Amino acid sequence: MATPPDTNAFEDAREIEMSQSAPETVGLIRQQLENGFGWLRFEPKLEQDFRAHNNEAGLVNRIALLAIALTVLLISPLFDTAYFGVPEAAAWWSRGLLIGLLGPVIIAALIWCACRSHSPITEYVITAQFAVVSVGLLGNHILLNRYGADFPIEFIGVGLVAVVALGRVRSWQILPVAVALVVLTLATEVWVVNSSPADYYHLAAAGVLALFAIYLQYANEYVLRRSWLDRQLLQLVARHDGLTGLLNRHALESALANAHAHAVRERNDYGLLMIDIDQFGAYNNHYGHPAGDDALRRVAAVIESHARRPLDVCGRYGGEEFVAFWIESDEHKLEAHAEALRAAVEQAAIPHATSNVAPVVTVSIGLCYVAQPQERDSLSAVFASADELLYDAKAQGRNRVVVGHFDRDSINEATVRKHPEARPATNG
Ligand SMILES: Nc1nc2c(ncn2[C@@H]2O[C@H](COP(=O)(O)OP(=O)(O)OP(=O)(O)O)[C@@H](O)[C@H]2O)c(=O)[nH]1
Repeated sequence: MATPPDTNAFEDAREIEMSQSAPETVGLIRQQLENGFGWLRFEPKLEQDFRAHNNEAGLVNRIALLAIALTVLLISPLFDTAYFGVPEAAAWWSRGLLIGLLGPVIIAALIWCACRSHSPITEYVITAQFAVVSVGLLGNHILLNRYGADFPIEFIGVGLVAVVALGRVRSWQILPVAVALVVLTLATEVWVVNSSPADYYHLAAAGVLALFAIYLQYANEYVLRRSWLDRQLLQLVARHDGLTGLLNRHALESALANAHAHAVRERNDYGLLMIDIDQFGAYNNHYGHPAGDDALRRVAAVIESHARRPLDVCGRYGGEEFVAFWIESDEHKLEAHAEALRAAVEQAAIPHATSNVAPVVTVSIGLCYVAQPQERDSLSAVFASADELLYDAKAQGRNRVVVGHFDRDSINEATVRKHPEARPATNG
């Protein structure tokens, strides 16, 4: 019989919810690691998750990057006449272009990143603003060249390195822009600025930085992808039961704590179900443990198929015991859903020749309905109630659902909790 969980463990829970189809995801990740990802692309489902993660994880970096770019732009007038030999006549045009035109582009990208970090097009916004700013810098280079001043274009290369290293923009997106900029810079130097071969230093420097950036980006994204896959795998394996793929005890307790706290906050009625396979000891004795494992997997699949709504939680509590948590304000619907789950296990028709309940594997369910959950309701008390109801279901002959209301005023965890020995004898 279940031991009511430690409430403190629930209160400390901060883990994120993971998909409940863990075995498939683990399989997908293993397959991806085996197949490799030299082209920096995962299979569609993983790719979508990786992009969402990448977008979110890059938020702080992007804001820092844009803030630095803006600062450099704003302080550039301090140096143009003094250090770059820009004549006064040209300086105001140059400042107008840099601060008046490129500044707002960077500010707009900064605001976008700060407010829309989750948007799938944030990476494109960064790439686009980089392209616009780079073309602006090239324009400034041409403008000042007309006045005989030498404004460095290496900033474009430096910017590219910064964007790929910090901006978390994916390779295949920035690559065309980087190549186009290298070509544009070359054309500008040769045909527009009419640089002498001695000035090709600028071009060489920009080109080398661009090549470096492209390589850096590839290596950087490869490592990001690899560590993301490893982390996902580790998290899934750590949080899910290896046999059934449902949440394991630890993760289940965290998820239930979150679900309970959410229900209290939103005043959502909910039901907590303790589900126990009937006479499973006898099943194991008769069919052997490997068959027992298989039966556990099949029952778990049925339970999971009945906990598919976004706020539903289910997991393996231990042995042949499972727990589910469903938000539902209509008690009758809740009971009907639990009854459907019980019937679905029976209809799975897993033969159980030694059961004196039915010729197939069945489950008993204790369903505790919690109306208007309150701060003072402890989850372990709700657990104890559900456990008591499960005990009643077993005592009444098994293969049934016993429903009860959570009575917060009379609940006494010490007396409500039943010990395994108190169960009626089984033939298992
Ligand atoms: N095959 C297999 N069996 C397990 C696993 N975990 C627990 N069990 C078995 O589940 C059985 C639980 O038996 P009991 O607690 O006596 O309960 P029961 O026989 O189902 O009887 P009732 O619950 O009273 O109907 C034991 O025989 C355990 O060995 C598992 O991972 N694999």
